[in-house]
Amino acid sequence: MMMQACIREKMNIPVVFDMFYRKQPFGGGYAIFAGLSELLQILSQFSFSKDDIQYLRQLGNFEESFLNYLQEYHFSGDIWALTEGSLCFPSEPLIRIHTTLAEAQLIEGLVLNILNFQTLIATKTARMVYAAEGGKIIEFGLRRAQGFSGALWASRAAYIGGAMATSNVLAGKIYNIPVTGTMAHSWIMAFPNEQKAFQHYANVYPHSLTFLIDTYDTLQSGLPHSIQVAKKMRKQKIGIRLDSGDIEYLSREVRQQLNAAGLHSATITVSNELNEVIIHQLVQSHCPIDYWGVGTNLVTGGDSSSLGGVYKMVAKKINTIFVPTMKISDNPDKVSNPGIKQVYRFEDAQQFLADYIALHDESITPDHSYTLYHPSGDYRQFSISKYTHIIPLLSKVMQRGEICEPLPSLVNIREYVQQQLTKLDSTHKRIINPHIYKVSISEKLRYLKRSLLYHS
Ligand SMILES: Nc1ncnc2c1ncn2[C@@H]1O[C@H](COP(=O)(O)OP(=O)(O)OP(=O)(O)O)[C@@H](O)[C@H]1O
Ligand SMILES: O=P(O)(O)OC[C@H]1O[C@H](OP(=O)(O)OP(=O)(O)O)[C@H](O)[C@@H]1O
Ligand SMILES: O=C(O)c1cccnc1
Repeated sequence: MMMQACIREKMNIPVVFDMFYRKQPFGGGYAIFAGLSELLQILSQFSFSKDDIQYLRQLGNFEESFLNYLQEYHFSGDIWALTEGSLCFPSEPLIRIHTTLAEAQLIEGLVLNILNFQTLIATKTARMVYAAEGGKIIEFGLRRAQGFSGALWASRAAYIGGAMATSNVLAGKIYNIPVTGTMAHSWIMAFPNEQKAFQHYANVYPHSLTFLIDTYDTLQSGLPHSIQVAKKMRKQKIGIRLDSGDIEYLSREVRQQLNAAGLHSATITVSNELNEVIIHQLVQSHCPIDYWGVGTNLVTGGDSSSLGGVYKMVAKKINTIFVPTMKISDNPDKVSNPGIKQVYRFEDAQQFLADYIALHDESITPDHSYTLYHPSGDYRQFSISKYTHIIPLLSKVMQRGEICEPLPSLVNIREYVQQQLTKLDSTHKRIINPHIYKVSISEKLRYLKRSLLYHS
């Protein structure tokens, strides 16, 4: 509807839109930007089929001239974005879209749908990976995910965030993610007894033997049966999965009994409504757990079920120049940052120091100290002089609807996330109540924001 109105009323002017979010999910200290490659692929092929046009026609709201226009339509905007897998923070433009008003409005839902969800899930996973301190996270979410594409995108984002594998085989096929799985309760229940079920499983998968041990009695039945079958098969490297009961108590008991049986290289996997706080607590208590199978809380976001990223117009072209625009709200937190902007990251050799949002035509060079102002425009400010690099974070990824550079592989994005995280101070990575990483604005942006606020 908006698109037709823009075109008919000659309002299809050049504009610039930013996508950003206001609040860190999960009460955390950072987010992982994810979903970009998928968005770019979809936009580069965005068009309307004959069938689509026919559907729109029968809605009765669209004129033939507009439907003819759609028939020829291809996305033709320019996009600037963070590298997929970047650490990101509230208020920062994650992507900046230069296009026409009609096109910017057409893609709003798509941009937010993809980037909000994948960023949320990549972030949730990174938190779990951090809490696991070297233990491995396996994504077990298909059965609990929000719909079919929600499950696929969650698997992709979880892999980017650091999960080692997924149990969703279709996601493995589509995205080339390692797939893995253990044993179902129904397999065990289908046999006359647990021992037989374990033995038959071992016949089929002698090299990938993870026994699910809680179907009848974890310590009295499941564990001794696993040990018996392992010994009979002369297997040292088995796995045990705990799916109920007190994980702290049971993991210690299981480890001790496996060791006593000489199965020192056996691994322990746990599952059952895990989240990063539970993982953190169990790891801090030194529970001997190697793998964490996580479903619901990983693929849905659990306590924060949406990122809340928004998409706002920041500039419009009047005659020959781009004029900054700003959303002014009754709620000061909802006042947007106007103008075409770049985000810079101040770093030293070890770590990220602070982020700085400036107007795109400011000259930000690493040869003097900078005053960094709080985005809210209040008294808060500090100056920064001890840094080694200032890195511009937004780069051009799409030109006139075409992807500029070959898209990175998922493995490369995943590695980039871990590289980035090593540069974030551990105080910002704390699972609960992290130290707030500073995001600030330049003096020119602050001045522009104030002038638009006071002269509106
Ligand atoms: N996002 C921001 N942009 C610019 N200045 C800020 C921002 N947040 C805080 N400040 C200013 O930075 C200084 C330190 O702020 P504050 O004590 O809140 O941060 P901190 O992270 O707890 O401390 P520190 O910077 O010593 O680690 C204060 O002068 C404050 O006004
Ligand atoms: O993190 P989660 O959401 O718990 O996802 C993983 C869970 O999914 C499976 O359980 P299943 O659906 O078979 O239910 P049950 O084990 O509770 O019976 C599996 O046995 C884990 O317990
Ligand atoms: O393979 C498993 O053990 C598995 C997969 C999905 C969900 N729960 C468990």
